[in-house]
Amino acid sequence: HHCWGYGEENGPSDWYKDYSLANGDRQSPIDIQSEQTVYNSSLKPIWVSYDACTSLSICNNGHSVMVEYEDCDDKTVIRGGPLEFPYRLKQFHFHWGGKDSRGSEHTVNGKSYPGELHLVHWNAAKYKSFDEAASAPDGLAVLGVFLETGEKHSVLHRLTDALYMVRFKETKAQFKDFNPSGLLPDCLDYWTYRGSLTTPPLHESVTWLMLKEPLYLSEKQMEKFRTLFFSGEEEGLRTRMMDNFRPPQPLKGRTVEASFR
Ligand SMILES: Oc1ccc(S)c(O)c1
Ligand SMILES: [Zn+2]
Repeated sequence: HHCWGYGEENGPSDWYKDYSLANGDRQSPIDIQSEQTVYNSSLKPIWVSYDACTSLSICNNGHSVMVEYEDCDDKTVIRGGPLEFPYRLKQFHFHWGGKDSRGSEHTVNGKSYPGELHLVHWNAAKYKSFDEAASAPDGLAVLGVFLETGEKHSVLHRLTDALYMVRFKETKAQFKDFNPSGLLPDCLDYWTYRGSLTTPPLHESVTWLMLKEPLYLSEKQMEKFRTLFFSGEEEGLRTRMMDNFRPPQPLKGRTVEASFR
């Protein structure tokens, strides 16, 4: 049994063999065709309350680099938008390319960005655990932010400077007091649609909130993501962690709503 990944033999086009949801009706990511989105004036602004957040650790799980949060109470939540409940921050992670012309999962009018940040939240008002929420249709809310190269990002710099500690699969390091609201752009205009995890098991449990404005980071910061490895330190063949993105999936009649004109 070989594990899923992003390689020739175990990549996104093979996932359906082990994960039947791969061909489901609400899969992610998608191409956001801005002219086809529907402006919904009753969508509320996104309300991010991360000030009392407790980050725990940064880890390389063999698919991405992830920062995990203490999620035992509602001190770090996202509210508003299309959401009926507050959703609790569990972790954030990234997807990126081997070069700047690719790397994001969502695309906008066919344009890929160099990468994409996913802030993953779960509906603790309705479900007892993240795992239970992760397979429920209204269980998760993921705030997605495109990465675009430009000026160095000073808040992100603390993270990119820590990547050397988690170069290999299954490595973890302490990463305290990191408030991810510092990663968000000034403008919180967003597109929203009902979708899924973009990695196996591809649960169709995600209300997606994709910000229109990207996070800008320097080319050197981008390059630091590409120094990570998919493989463990003991493994002979060291494969660099890059192109860990799933391509856009069929919309299957879904409507993408916009919070802005
Ligand atoms: O819990 C999650 C894992 C992976 C991905 S891509 C998500 O969006 C949520
Ligand atoms: Zn993701």
